Amino acid sequence: MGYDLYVVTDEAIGRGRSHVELARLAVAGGADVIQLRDKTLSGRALLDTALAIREVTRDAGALFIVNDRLDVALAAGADGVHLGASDLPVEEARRIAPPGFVIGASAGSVDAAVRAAATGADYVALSPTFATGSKDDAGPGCGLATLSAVRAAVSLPLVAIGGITAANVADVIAAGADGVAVISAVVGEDNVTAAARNLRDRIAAAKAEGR
Ligand SMILES: Cc1ncc(COP(=O)(O)OP(=O)(O)O)c(N)n1
Ligand SMILES: Cc1nc(C(=O)O)sc1CCOP(=O)(O)O
Ligand SMILES: [Mg+2]
Repeated sequence: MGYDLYVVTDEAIGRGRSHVELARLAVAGGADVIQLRDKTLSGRALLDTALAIREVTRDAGALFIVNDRLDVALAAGADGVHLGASDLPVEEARRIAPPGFVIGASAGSVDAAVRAAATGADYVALSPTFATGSKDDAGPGCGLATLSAVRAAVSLPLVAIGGITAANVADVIAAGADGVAVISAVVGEDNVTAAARNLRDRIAAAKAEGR
């Protein structure tokens, strides 16, 4: 299971399309991972959306991750959850989750990435890699040098998130990322499927170049 192209759904950026529609369009363009991220929905509404996305990702052979909400992820039969500094600690989620459940962790530094790995994360996301307008409290970008330093320090799958575009994705892969997580570059585009396919092709080309 790869993390090459990790698409985070966002209805505020998705040009009027629903989370489920965005997920369907993104997996049609080759997205390997879909994350449902919505801070506005009730638990019940988030579960209903997650159950629908679960069907889309299962049919497409993509991984399904729920942001923040371990309870909703487990109830929906999602493949995993993504946790940041203000969410459940990774080790607590690991204690509750079934074997094989994917727990992703945000990390804004090498130390945070090492801690995430030590406490049982399955992947680490360098957050944010570049400045982004898609998350209000994201802070300044960590940059490619930090990405390479995290790569050298952590053997887990490493995802870069924040300000990733078709223009910079090759540099992000060359700096050591195994994959990229995006909102605007795919979900914010008129043609989601074409944007996903273009990013995925650029990731594959950058990886081939690095071999
Ligand atoms: C793949 C991925 N990386 C980072 C984040 C950010 O998570 P977090 O720091 O918990 O912030 P919120 O997204 O919950 O606002 C993410 N969601 N996904
Ligand atoms: C969901 C999220 N988390 C981030 C973090 O830094 O933790 S940045 C981000 C949004 C990324 O959106 P875009 O691809 O449009 O920059
Ligand atoms: Mg969170």
